[in-house]
Amino acid sequence: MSAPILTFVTGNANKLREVSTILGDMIPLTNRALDLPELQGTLEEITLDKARRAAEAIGGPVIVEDTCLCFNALNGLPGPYVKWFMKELGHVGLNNMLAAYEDKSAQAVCTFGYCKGPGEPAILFEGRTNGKIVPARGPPVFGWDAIFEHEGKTFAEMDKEHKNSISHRFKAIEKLKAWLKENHPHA
Ligand SMILES: O=P(O)(O)OP(=O)(O)OP(=O)(O)OC[C@H]1O[C@@H](n2cnc3c(O)ncnc32)[C@H](O)[C@@H]1O
Ligand SMILES: [Mg+2]
Repeated sequence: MSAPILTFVTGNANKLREVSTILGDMIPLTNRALDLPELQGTLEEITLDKARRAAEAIGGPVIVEDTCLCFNALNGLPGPYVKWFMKELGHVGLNNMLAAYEDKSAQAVCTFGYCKGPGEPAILFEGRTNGKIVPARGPPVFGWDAIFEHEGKTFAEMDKEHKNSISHRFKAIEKLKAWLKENHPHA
């Protein structure tokens, strides 16, 4: 008997592109572009809740993902709220938030949540990449890519293959893939 196809629930086209590229054709994936409501809380609480809501909305197996940008000088903020900081302050404002601090280091954190269906528990897979916050360099196509520098290049300056081989998202997907191979019959 074949298992129901896995649905990636995200309203973000750039995420979808990267996730589809990194997963390749290992797992048949479909997409629903829902912008799910998100809790306030830790990144674990937010992603667990997002996965459960997505499974309720789809009525079958889902993955969701929540991305945080954590400034070490600010004890991890803006973290899961970076979307709203980006929207209101932009690249310059995010840099200015660190003006009072020597420490410009940051972590990009990607947390995937898998949920088999409505009422089922969700499982998390996390990937982190270290970097630092710099004035924008590279095409400003995807979120905060242009201000996150890792080993001398911003994510926006890297070609896609490079970013997808070292990113927070890649590292989380490696863990998700290994788990799906064992646990999701399609993988
Ligand atoms: O529907 P969902 O999947 O929630 O998509 P979203 O765009 O709302 O995404 P998040 O809630 O995870 O918020 C993360 C923010 O960080 C941005 N972002 C996510 N991944 C990124 C990456 O790899 N590089 C740069 N910006 C990224 C994204 O555009 C959002 O502004
Ligand atoms: Mg979101």
